[in-house]
Amino acid sequence: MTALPLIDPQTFETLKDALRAALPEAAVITNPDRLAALLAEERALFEGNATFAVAPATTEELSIAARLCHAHGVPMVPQGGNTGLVGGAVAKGGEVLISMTRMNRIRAVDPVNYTMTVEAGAVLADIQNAAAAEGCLFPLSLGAEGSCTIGGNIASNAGGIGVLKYGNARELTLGLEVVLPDGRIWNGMRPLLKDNSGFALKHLFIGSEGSVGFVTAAILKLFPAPAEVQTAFCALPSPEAALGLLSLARRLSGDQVTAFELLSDFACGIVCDHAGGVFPLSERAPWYAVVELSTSREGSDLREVFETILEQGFENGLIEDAVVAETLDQRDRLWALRERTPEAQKRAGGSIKHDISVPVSDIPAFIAEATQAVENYMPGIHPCAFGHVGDGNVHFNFTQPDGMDKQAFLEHWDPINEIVYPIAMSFNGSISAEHGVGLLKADEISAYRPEIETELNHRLKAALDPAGLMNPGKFVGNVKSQNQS
Ligand SMILES: O=C(O)CC[C@@H](O)C(=O)O
Ligand SMILES: [Zn+2]
Repeated sequence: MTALPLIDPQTFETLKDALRAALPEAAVITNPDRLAALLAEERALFEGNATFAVAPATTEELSIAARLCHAHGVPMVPQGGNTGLVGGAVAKGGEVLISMTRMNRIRAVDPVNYTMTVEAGAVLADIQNAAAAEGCLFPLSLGAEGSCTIGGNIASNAGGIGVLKYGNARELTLGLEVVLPDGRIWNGMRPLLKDNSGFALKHLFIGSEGSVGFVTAAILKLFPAPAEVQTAFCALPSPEAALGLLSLARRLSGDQVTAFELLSDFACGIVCDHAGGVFPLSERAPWYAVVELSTSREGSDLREVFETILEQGFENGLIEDAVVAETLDQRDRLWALRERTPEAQKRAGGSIKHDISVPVSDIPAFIAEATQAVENYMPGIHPCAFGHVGDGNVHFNFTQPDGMDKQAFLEHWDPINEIVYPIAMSFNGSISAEHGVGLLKADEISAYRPEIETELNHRLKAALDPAGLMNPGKFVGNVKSQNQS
C-alpha cells in the first residue's frame, strides 16, 4: 500500500484554523457524530480516521479549501454519498475529507436540448425525478440511487442496470466543472455533442475516482421519458439460455431492451429468505432473468412484442416459465428480487465479491470455469452470481459454506481472487468492471493489466496532480503490486 505523506498534527491544526478563517462556519465539520457518518465505509472493510472534514456549499468555497490544503501540503479525499464499494472515499488518517453533499442543487432541466445541469452533491434519485417532471429520462439507475450523488457517479463512472441501452456515467456526461488539486477551477460546462477542440479533458476526470480533481458540477444527457415499460421475470435453464433470450429480445423488439439482469437460484433464494423477496413463479429454476423493455412511444404494441419474445423463448427452450408485471407494484416486486441481492448477501453471512466483466458472449463459459475452480478450492462454498448480463458485467460473488465461521471464510478472499481473476483475464475481461479500484484493489490492479497501462495511469496522475495530494494510495495501482506481477 502506498504510504500517505506524513503530516505533523500541528500542520493539521494550522490548516483547520486557516479553513475556519476563510470559509463559512458550516463548512468545517468537527462534530464527532457527523464525522463518524462520513468515516464509516459501506462494506465495513476499511476504517476511516480524521479529526475534521470540509463540506463546501459552492465551487468557490471548495476552490478556497483545495488551495489551502495544497498550500499546506495536506492530501484530500473527495466524498459524495459514501456508497462506493471499494473504499474510494475513505480518509485513512492524514488527509482532509471533503464532503460534496452540500453542493446539491439541480440548476436546470432543458427538455429542448435534452440536458440537465446539476451540482456534484445532487442525489441520483432526485436527478431522475427532476428529469421525469419535465417529461425526460435520466437513465443512470443503480441500487444506491436513493443516497449516492452524481459527482460520485461521475467520478466512479457508475454503471448499473441501464448500461446496455444508455451507457455508463461517462456516456451520459456532456459537460463538467472541476476543481483542480491546487484549487483552480476548470469550467468545461459545455452542453455539446460535438466538441473536437483538443483532448477530451472531461474523460480524464470521469472515472478517475477523485484521484486528479473534484467534480463539482455537470451537464447530463437526457432522453424522452418512457411512455410504456414492460417487465418480466423469467426462469431459465442456464446462462447460455439467458444470452439466447437477450439476443432474441433485442432483435424482435427493435432494440428496446433497457435492462437485462441475471441472477442465480441461490441469489434469488437468499433474497426471499433474508430480504423480503417473494418468489413469483410456481417452480424454482437454476437461473432467472429480469427483462425490461421500454419505449417513449404512446400507444405502442410493446406488450404484444414482449409476448411474442416470451413465446419464442419458450418454444426454443430458452425460458422455463415467466411472469410479466401487470402493475407498478408487481414490477417493483420483480425488481426487488434482483436489486436486494447485495443486501441479502450481507445478511446471509460472509461474502467474497468480484466485479467482473467479460465479453457478453463469454459470460456462460466464464461462470462455468470460475465456479468449478472455486468449488474445487472450497467444497460447499455457495456461488452467488448475479448482475448486468446485458453489458457483460457479472457480480461473481460467493457466500460462505454453511456452518463456517465468517472471519475464517473471509481469510480466503485473496486466494479466491487469485483463482477468479486469471480466469476473467483469460476471457479478455476486467477485474474492476463498474465498482472501481479504490483502496480495495489498489494492491492488485496492476497485476491484472498490461504494465504500460499502469505506467500511463501513473503519468496522467502525476501530470494532473503533481503534488500527489488527491486521494493518495488509491485508484492508479501501487508500485508494490507492479513489482509483484
Ligand atoms: O454487491 C455487489 O456485488 C453488487 C452491487 C451492485 O453493483 C449491484 O449490481 O447490485
Ligand atoms: Zn452492479
